[in-house]
Amino acid sequence: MSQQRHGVTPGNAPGDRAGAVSAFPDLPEATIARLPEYLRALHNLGEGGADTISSEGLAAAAGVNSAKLRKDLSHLGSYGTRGVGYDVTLLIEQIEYVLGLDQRRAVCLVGLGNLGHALAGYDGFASRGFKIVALFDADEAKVGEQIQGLVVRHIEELGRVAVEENIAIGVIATPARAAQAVADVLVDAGVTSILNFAPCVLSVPANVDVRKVDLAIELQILSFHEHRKASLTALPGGRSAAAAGNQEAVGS
Ligand SMILES: NC(=O)c1ccc[n+]([C@@H]2O[C@H](COP(=O)([O-])OP(=O)(O)OC[C@H]3O[C@@H](n4cnc5c(N)ncnc54)[C@H](O)[C@@H]3O)[C@@H](O)[C@H]2O)c1
Repeated sequence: MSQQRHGVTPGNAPGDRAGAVSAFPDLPEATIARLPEYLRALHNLGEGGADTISSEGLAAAAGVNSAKLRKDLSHLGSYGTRGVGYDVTLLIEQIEYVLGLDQRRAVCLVGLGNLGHALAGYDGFASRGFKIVALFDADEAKVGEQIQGLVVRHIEELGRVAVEENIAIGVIATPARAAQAVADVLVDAGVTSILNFAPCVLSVPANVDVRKVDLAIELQILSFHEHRKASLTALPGGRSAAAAGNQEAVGS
């Protein structure tokens, strides 16, 4: 019988061993991207009263296939127990540890326009390990405005406040033309992770991680799939399979 093994936990991370240089397994990017999905599913399962969960059950709850899930979790050294599955609490702890969510990370938001207001007003980040601690804008008319208990400050204060508040992650929600300058200020203030909503590529030093969110790109990818599905059902001559079926029915 295979035993549940948790290879990377706060107590036994490889980095805790003498001589080890890194506390982290070398995880594929795609695995890292799925870990938050597993975590969300595990929290829901835990809140529903589940103590253990099979790989199939967790895969279904996370919307991935179970072979992929087992492979992902094996990268963390977690194999579950045959016939029992994964211990929900342990797996939550392990994923949170690997994602660094056992430490709450301070986030600042730059650009309090339409998008920035929506992000600043969303209260769901805190329960997932992030606290927005400061808001910045360049528009004097917005400086001083209160959103969810935070006062919008002038962008010129960012450097000082980022250091004071120990800001780890900066979110950019300014127009694209301002984003690079904002990124430069964040980097100068020691911020090494940036989430960029502006539709542009940022130039940053190698030690800074940038993630980009672009809903238009997601829609364009869905548009490709719509296009592909339509072309799969299309027949030579430009007729769709459905239309051809109708014509045949009429002719028969
Ligand atoms: N990723 C996505 O899916 C997505 C969706 C919507 C919008 N966006 C992008 O997000 C950004 C914001 O969109 P929006 O609709 O909220 O725009 P907006 O014009 O309503 O707001 C932009 C805000 O940035 C501020 N700003 C401008 N220059 C600044 C600077 N140098 N420093 C600090 N603040 C500055 C402005 O004063 C304004 O408050 C845009 O780049 C837009 O293209 C992305």
